[in-house]
Amino acid sequence: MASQEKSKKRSGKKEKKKDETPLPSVPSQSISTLQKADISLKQAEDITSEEHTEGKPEKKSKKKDKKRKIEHSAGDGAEEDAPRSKRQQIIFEKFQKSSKFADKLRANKDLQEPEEEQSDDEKPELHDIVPLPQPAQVPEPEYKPTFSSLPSWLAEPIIVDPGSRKSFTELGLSSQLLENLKRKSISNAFAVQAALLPLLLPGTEQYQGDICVSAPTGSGKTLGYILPLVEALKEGATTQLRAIVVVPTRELVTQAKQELQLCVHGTNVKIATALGSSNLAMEQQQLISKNQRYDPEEAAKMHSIAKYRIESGFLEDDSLLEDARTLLPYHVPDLKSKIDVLVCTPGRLVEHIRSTPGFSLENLRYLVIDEADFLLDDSFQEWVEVILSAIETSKTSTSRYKFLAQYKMLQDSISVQKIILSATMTRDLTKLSALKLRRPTLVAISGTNKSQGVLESTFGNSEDMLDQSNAVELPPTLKEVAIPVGNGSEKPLYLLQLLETQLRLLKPSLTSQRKATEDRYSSASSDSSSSNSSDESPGSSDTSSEPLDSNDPSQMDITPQDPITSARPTAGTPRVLVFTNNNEDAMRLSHILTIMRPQYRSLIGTLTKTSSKSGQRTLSAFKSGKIAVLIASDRASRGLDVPDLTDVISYDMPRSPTLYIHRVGRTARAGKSGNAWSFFTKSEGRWFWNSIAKAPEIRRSGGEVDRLKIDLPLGPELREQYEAALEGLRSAVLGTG
Ligand SMILES: Nc1ncnc2c1ncn2[C@@H]1O[C@H](COP(=O)(O)OP(=O)(O)OP(=O)(O)O)[C@@H](O)[C@H]1O
Repeated sequence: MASQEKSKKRSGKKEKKKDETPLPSVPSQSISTLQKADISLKQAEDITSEEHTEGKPEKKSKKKDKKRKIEHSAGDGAEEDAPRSKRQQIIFEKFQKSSKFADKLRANKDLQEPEEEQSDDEKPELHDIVPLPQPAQVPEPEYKPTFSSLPSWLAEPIIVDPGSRKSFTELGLSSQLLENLKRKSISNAFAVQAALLPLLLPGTEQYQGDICVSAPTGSGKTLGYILPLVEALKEGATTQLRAIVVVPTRELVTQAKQELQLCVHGTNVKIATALGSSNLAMEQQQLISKNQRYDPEEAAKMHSIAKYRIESGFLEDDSLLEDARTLLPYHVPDLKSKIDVLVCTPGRLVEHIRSTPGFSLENLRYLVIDEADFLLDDSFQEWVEVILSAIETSKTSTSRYKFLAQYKMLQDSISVQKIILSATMTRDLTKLSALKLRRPTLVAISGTNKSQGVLESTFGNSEDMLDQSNAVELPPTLKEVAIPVGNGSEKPLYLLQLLETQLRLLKPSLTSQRKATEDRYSSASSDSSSSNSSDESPGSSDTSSEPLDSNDPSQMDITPQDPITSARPTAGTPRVLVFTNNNEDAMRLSHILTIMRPQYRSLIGTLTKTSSKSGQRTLSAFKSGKIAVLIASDRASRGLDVPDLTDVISYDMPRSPTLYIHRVGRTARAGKSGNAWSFFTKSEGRWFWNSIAKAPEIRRSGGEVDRLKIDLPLGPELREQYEAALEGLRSAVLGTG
């Protein structure tokens, strides 16, 4: 009762304030204070370490990162000296000071000129919970070829129509694999699989060289390489490491392993994973078996090396000394691979190459590199050199190689076939050359005739062609919508409106409502993508959403008895992936949403550090549909396959077109339909429309990008809730709530 009165009092006070200041904003200084304090929520360790952004960050943003890091470390130092309460008091005082300052600014602004006509440059930026000033959008680094024409394998790719389908039986898959696929209700091959199987399976069409694959997100590239691999390896009489699959992240390792497990069922093919977060020694035991073999000659060699090392003090290779000490007389270690296929991240692969006894690449036949453009990025490229030279050393030191070389009988069978895949496949020969491709060919899944012409064209003829040689396709079942969000200070409110009015989160009969939604915004599409302006003029003819009263319980599917925790995803609940630009923003957004809508607590998950147990739990809860909304950084933008993901929301503008393509590619997969919603602020609009929505190098067969104006409810309730949520976040940060 007392607290109710208190809150009434508070809201009365706010009401009065509201007359003077229509938007309850927290000034940027307050936000930075909140940010600093937010770190004390013990999420600081997650903030930057796990990020993998692809657009080259601007110098400016690097500086900001550096500054932020310095701020963090300064905070850490202070933590040891000052008592917590004193520190919080200081932060709170700063917050109050900056609030007053912002009120002053707002009052001045109101007197001066109307908001819409004010230029962005002149405006004081009042960033409510838009926490960090986002770095300016970076254009994709311009690709400058160092050669005059495309090599023929890039100029004349094998173009495959994305609509083409073939039955796996027709493609010659064995009955065991057909059976395995059936368990996942898969019987027909997607275009990329129909193209790759004949090229990789033993037979007359088998390609004797390396294969690069450029195919849209969700087009089935994973099975495209896994099926022929398993088919080829299942015939092996002994277990030997014969295939390595390299992917960029732990989640993708797990995902590829799951697909592999499905396919190897009933065969002798053994698989294992290697990823940075696992214990190296345990992994080594899973990869290599250690026995001992009677071999007096080799044993004598081993003991003399051990003796020399002890005498000279060179004790680096502990395993050799250990073996010399522990093995039976005249015995040497007998190390054998326990697996046929290894799925790994590049860093851990390098570790095994360097430090796992018996990790031999001598029998390797396939090297698969998925998300290749990312893995070949300059900052990651070193691992390629390590693995390629390890392969060469392993192969050339075998007696078989020496014998064949002696009689000049070296054949392709002895070399490793590389399979390089991406939805945004690089045509940058400088990057590709690091892979030392052997008689490469390019398979491109492309629905537009234009692409054939482009790919067949030579470099240097026209700038347009040059740009388009890097063209990528979006899934044809993808619907894209761009939503202006003013200066971005009320983005959480836009997100709530989008979730509740457009996506109908918590509404039971989703299908009919979504159809109504589609009808609603498709009627706006006539003028939609023609809108190229970067601002949102009041006279715009965009279709506005009809705001539901989000406070009306009749419009939500919440059990009245327990409104806080009872909201659960049902069969019709949309599954939504929301992208922010970093972990910190994801955490903060998640806090705000759940403070404003406590009933969403059981529906929303936040993915910051996927290496942690809780991160993995969150991801699998999202995959299995236990939570409906996942807020994540771009860590989740590549390769992640979430069945029935209906909507992707770019809450923060992606930092590059490549990131956009991978983000939106989390939906509309495997021929299913999906929606990609992108928020753009006034300052981001021009970049978005020019570099993404209308970029000629992004090919869309699913239609142009629509523009949708969302109206926030006019009543004060939502904004009051927002203000209360900011207050709640502040209390949580300061530990006073
Ligand atoms: N032939 C098929 N029939 C039905 N579903 C399939 C088939 N092949 C693959 N899939 C499913 O399609 C989805 C997307 O496949 P996959 O993850 O391989 O896409 P991708 O091309 O690797 O995408 P990305 O570039 O985003 O990584 C998966 O859920 C997969 O199980």
